Amino acid sequence: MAIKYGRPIELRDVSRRDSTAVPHALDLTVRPRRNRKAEWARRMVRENVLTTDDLIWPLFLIDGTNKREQVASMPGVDRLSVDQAVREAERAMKLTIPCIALFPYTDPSLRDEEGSEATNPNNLVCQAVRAIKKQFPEIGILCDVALDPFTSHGHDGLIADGKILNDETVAVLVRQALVQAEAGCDIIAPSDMMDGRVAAIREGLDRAGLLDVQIMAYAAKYASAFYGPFRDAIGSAKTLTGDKRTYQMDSANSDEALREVELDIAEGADMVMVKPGLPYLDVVRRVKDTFAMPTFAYQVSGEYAMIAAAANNGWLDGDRAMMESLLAFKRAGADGVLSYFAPKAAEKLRSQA
Ligand SMILES: NCC(=O)CCC(=O)O
Ligand SMILES: [Mg+2]
Repeated sequence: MAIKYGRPIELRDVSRRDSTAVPHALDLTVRPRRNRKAEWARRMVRENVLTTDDLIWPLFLIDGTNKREQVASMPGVDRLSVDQAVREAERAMKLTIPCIALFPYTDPSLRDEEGSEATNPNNLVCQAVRAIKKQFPEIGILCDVALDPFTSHGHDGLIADGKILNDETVAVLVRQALVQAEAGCDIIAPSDMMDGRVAAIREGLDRAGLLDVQIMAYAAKYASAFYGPFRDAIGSAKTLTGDKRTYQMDSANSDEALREVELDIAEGADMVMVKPGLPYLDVVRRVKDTFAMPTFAYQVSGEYAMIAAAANNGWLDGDRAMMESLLAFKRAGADGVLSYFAPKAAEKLRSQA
């Protein structure tokens, strides 16, 4: 008997019984609502779950001590001085969030054309990594590799004659990755979308004996309007000249995402990422089905801001929208999500447990 969606299709149209016991009952063999009749029944057939293990929490850093500065376009998200970041790392640990990600707001006086501060072994990110690892060695730390927080023009790479240079940029990114890894970073996450950077960074790490440092490649990163609030947070919104379409992907493409991911895996990526998140869940699913690699999605600042702003206006239930959006990543096949909702979602998950 041919089976489709769990039922013999030959029986689909067979009239089967008189349901005289219930007046007006439709003659239905299959009633999908039975499995939804109560919370215990829904739990029993639930296909995907979100846990705190699925969350990576991005934190913004700023120079100073005992400082927290609100990011205006990301209600509920602050820039943190290193001591405050250490406290949030402790909070992450208590919430059993496995990993945090660090992004610096670089003082404008330290930004230049080449993004030299990126390779300073004592820059804000490296300071934070050392301080957090000293107190909480068990929490995972991910560091972004790209030049945009450090360049005066806001681009992820070096520029000559208005063009983003690929190979010259890769050489700088390797040095950036090395200072972060030497500081104690566990996962190097290149987000720049230069060609060949994963191979170069892997080689650099291996030569330095940093064999256990993982690479999570922002493999399919799209040129997206949803990064706006992030650029406010790291202070590159005003300085960015032009757009990033010569290196980040065209949002019309998904076959190309598979080619990008395949290259990064071949070059040594331990984990791959799709970014942004919700508008690209189809890409997450294709990547997971094609490569069966640890696959992550970045629910980016604009996605966060949309939900937070609507919730603050009373236009939707913020907590439910947050949990539904995070679960969507699991349903699409993601192994985890970088999300500014991480601490709030973890608190909610733990209060339900
Ligand atoms: N490389 C990290 C990002 O660009 C984050 C973007 C966002 O959250 O909008
Ligand atoms: Mg690539």
